Amino acid sequence: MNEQAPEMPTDSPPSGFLWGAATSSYQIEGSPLADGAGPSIWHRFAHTPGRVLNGDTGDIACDHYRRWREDVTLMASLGLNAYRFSVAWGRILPEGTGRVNQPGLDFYRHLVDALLEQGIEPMLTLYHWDLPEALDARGGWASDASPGWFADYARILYRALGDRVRLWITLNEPWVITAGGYLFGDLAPGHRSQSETPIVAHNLLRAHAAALASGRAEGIERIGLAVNLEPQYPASPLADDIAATARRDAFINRWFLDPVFFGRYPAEMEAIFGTAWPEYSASELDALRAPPDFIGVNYYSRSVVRADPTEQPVGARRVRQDARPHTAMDWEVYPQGLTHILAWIQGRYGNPPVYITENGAAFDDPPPVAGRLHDRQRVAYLRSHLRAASRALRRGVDLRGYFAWSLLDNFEWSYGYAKRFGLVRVDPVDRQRLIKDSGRFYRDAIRRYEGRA
Ligand SMILES: CO[C@H](O)c1c[n+]2c([nH]1)[C@H](O)[C@@H](O)[C@H](O)[C@H]2CO
Repeated sequence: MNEQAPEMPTDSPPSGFLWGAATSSYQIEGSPLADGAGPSIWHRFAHTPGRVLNGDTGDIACDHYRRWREDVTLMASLGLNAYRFSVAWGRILPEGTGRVNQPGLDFYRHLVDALLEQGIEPMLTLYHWDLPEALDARGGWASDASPGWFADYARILYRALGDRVRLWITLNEPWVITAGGYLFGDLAPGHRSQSETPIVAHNLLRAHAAALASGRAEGIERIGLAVNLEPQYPASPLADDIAATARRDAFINRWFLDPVFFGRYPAEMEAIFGTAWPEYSASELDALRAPPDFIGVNYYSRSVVRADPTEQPVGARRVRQDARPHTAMDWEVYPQGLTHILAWIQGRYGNPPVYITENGAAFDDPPPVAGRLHDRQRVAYLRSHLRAASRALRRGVDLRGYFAWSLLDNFEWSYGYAKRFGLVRVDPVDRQRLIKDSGRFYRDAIRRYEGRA
């Protein structure tokens, strides 16, 4: 079979379907302190010895802050009609609040205008993990004031770009912000506190609600929330494994979506956090009800779950499926899980509009040969997951778009540059871009799906 043939189901997507790629500010921009920008918690975290593999930092990353025109041209050459990126809060508000840094606003305005000139729809994520260091010094997301800081920051961007950006996302993955940054400590700011964790989660939900409200006041109509979703499957029919699976499903998949849609936390949360779980009044819970205009689904893999009291706080652990393919992140390749999780959203939350805002895979790519990079595993991953998305469409899921993670090989958080997700290779020395076979495949798939092939 020809590796390059998109070989897709031919059912065409709904009209206006978005075909994009996604990135985030700290992972691609570089120049973290340029033109008056203030440092983020990731600037500090990456410069803290031992926090990031090989001591990698985002000081240069993909040098997108200086190469953004070239990258927009690259997106157009791939046939993208959308691009998801995030804004670095510290470029807009160097101290997190107060003084606005105009060169920071100008950078994003120029990027958005260049995208629109190429017919590429911008999808702007307000927060993708790079909190201004100045706000972390004031308590960060554990501070009761954090929702207000976030709403004020969002309002500045709504006013500056609301006339040209139509798709907004408040937070990228509140679960990862909370669990990575405050419970397990592998992400900035690197806390490991079971008591702080529910407080941070609650403030993130309040922040999402506050940014949604400030967007409504500015006439912004399409504001979403991007969540990492991972379908959970019991390892056996044993009652303990079934119960452990339900707890892990609540912990990963329902912790944030239930409050924004239903104004309540999953019942399992109190059992998971025990005495660390705060008491909330009915009005505090109802204040979390802030249904987004769309859900951004970040899907990578599934979990098969076994009860394990030694794995706290959930008392459950993932059972590796050795017989199945895995990515370089050791995540099982399981495209069926994408269809399942999209159908789950459809049934649980009333079939809201959905974008797949991240889907992709890290593999140890072969070196380029004669100007080509044959990343066959990533081509296979994309093909199988586009098919899975197509099956969800056939089930009536209101799927509006697909964003591959990621446009470029980039800074993969605590893994630094050791894990590469890009459709486009970024040379580690000179940052030259090279479209991989997966980028060519995606381009051809877009043409095929859109009936232009
Ligand atoms: C468990 O995977 C999460 O859903 C997830 C995976 N990923 C993410 N979230 C983040 O949104 C990106 O910044 C990462 O670069 C990307 C790849 O690791």
